[in-house]
Amino acid sequence: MTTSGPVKKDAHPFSREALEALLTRRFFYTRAFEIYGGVAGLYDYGPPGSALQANIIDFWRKHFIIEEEMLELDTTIMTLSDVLKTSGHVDKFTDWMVRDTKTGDVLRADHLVEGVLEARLKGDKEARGLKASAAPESDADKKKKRKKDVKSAAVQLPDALVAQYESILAQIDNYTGAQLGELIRTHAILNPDTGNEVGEPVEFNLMFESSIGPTGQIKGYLRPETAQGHFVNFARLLEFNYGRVPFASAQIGRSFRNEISPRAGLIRVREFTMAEIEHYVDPLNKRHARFDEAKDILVNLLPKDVQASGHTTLTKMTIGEAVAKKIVDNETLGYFLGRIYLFLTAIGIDPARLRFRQHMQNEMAHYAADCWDAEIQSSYGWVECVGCADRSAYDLSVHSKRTGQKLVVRQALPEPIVAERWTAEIEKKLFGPRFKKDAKAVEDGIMALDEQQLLKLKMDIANGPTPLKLADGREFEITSDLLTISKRVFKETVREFTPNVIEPSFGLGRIFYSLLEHVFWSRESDENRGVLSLPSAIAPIKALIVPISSNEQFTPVVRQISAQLRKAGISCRVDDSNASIGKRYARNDELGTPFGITIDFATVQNGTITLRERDTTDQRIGKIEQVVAVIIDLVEGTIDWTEACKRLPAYTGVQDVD
Ligand SMILES: Nc1ncnc2c1ncn2[C@@H]1O[C@H](COP(=O)(O)OP(=O)(O)OP(=O)(O)O)[C@@H](O)[C@H]1O
Repeated sequence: MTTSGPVKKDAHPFSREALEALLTRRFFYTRAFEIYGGVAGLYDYGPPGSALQANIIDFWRKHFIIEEEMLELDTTIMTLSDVLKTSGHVDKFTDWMVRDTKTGDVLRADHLVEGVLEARLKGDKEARGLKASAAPESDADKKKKRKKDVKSAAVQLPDALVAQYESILAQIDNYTGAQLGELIRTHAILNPDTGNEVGEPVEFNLMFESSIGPTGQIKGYLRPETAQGHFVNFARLLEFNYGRVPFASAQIGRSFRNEISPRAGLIRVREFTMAEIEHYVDPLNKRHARFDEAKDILVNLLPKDVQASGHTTLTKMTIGEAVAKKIVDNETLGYFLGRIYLFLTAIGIDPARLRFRQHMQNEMAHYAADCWDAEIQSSYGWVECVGCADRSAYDLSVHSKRTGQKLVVRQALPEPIVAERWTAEIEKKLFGPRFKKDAKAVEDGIMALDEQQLLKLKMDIANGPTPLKLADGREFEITSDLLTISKRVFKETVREFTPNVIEPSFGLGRIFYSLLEHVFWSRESDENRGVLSLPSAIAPIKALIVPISSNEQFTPVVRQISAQLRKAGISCRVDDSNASIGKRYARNDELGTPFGITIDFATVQNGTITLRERDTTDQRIGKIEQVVAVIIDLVEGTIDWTEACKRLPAYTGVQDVD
């Protein structure tokens, strides 16, 4: 029987267990090397999972790369250690870990604090919810419960402590190792799995180290992000873009992070697909030519000052207002927040469970001008799925300094600028004999000084020999006979600058999982009949073709319809198994297949087929060509189901139950 009236998607409370069972049953993804016992943080995607991921990527490419004319890259995963040393990853791409003092188990320190404090707050809420008539707990009972930090231990906390915990949690990404150690001691945080104490936090680098070539002399790492591949190719990208900014490069590919304690399924894994954009912009002009298209998008914001006050209240605001009020630093950053919002909601993320959280000052890298994370709420809480940072000129500057390659934009000035500047002129005849093989390095060291440093050197050498420290740490004595420092007049016709980089960085696995939570529900009639309401643009398979029986008469028409759909680029699947029609549809509801075509004897006689819509189970009827045309329009998004119903009359003849 077809459903009449509105579909109640919230008839049953969300169950992660039920969703996970569905995802495993239908082979969306599974633990890698499962038959060998699996490895934490590594997952394989099965047929529907692979197709869904491919469709999300395809949508991403259209939404960003094609729509914004970005320059696409595919750079190597194996990365030279020098590159990652320069970018700061070798020294700073670390998390803090603690060890269980008895078992030696390793835990990520911030996650430990977060998990335990959240569990205590949950326990506090439960305790406050209990009836006052309940017998009061003894201190010993409370201690016993606390000892294991049992997730649901209902222990009421003093109000001041609740406020303190909430404030710590609001800033959990913000602590140093020493501060996390202090929090662990102050709040008597134990390993919740064993009830044992943990040691002091120590730093752990998340990169997988490797070597390139048989001698092992060239050190490398599996990249922890795709971004460095963009920066090292900047000069070529700029040339490809006729030497002009703004422009963006984009790359989709695998990244690797040796996470301390992978948990929460696809949310924290050791190998994952990223899609990253590096948008290069003039630091003096961060306006965006298409800002008007994003300014009216209404988003949920969690600015840094709100978090600093220990709160998580969201502010609903348009991108235009957020930029005008300087809550978001500049138009380009705001534009990308808007585009990220449109992308995520178009693939099915619930806008009410999407927020942009601003990084707090000391959570942000020192060079970053502003940074916002798109966080999606799921049963794992609010999880960062896209980072969007204004990284200023940091990356290009450090690679340029390390390699000596100029990574700058040269822009002809409309009017030449005449300016006076302090400059140094080297006495070459004295320089060579004095410094010998180091002469060039010392000369470069002097030339690298800015005007203020030159002026200071001028005054210092006037008073006697002065040490000059080079970038590599060596020192050389400079005397006044070696150079002349004077003011000279320059006429500049070209402006040279290092562009700033605005970087939206997407973790596709986190988006993929959060999306599945957002689109999953169970039929009102039966909580075991799960449905994934994936938008047809990204559904793994768009149409299911179901012959009513295995009668051979249906074979030619099944082939004909499949061929027509394939020709239009629409993925379809034939289910001619012996299961009942209802069972076959239920199976495909679990795969998120939006449309079903039923072929019966009327098809053979009159050329009519029925079309079923997944969410409503509504069924319509029409000639094969009509129905196929409607499906093509639905999948391409040119019409919605209401429109489809105007083109095809209702059909009520086929039972849609087991
Ligand atoms: N271990 C991981 N597993 C899955 N996705 C990840 C992982 N680490 C990062 N990502 C994804 O890559 C995106 C960009 O990476 P970024 O370096 O900004 O993350 P991060 O701040 O290190 O994340 P987290 O703080 O959660 O470890 C994140 O928004 C997220 O979607």
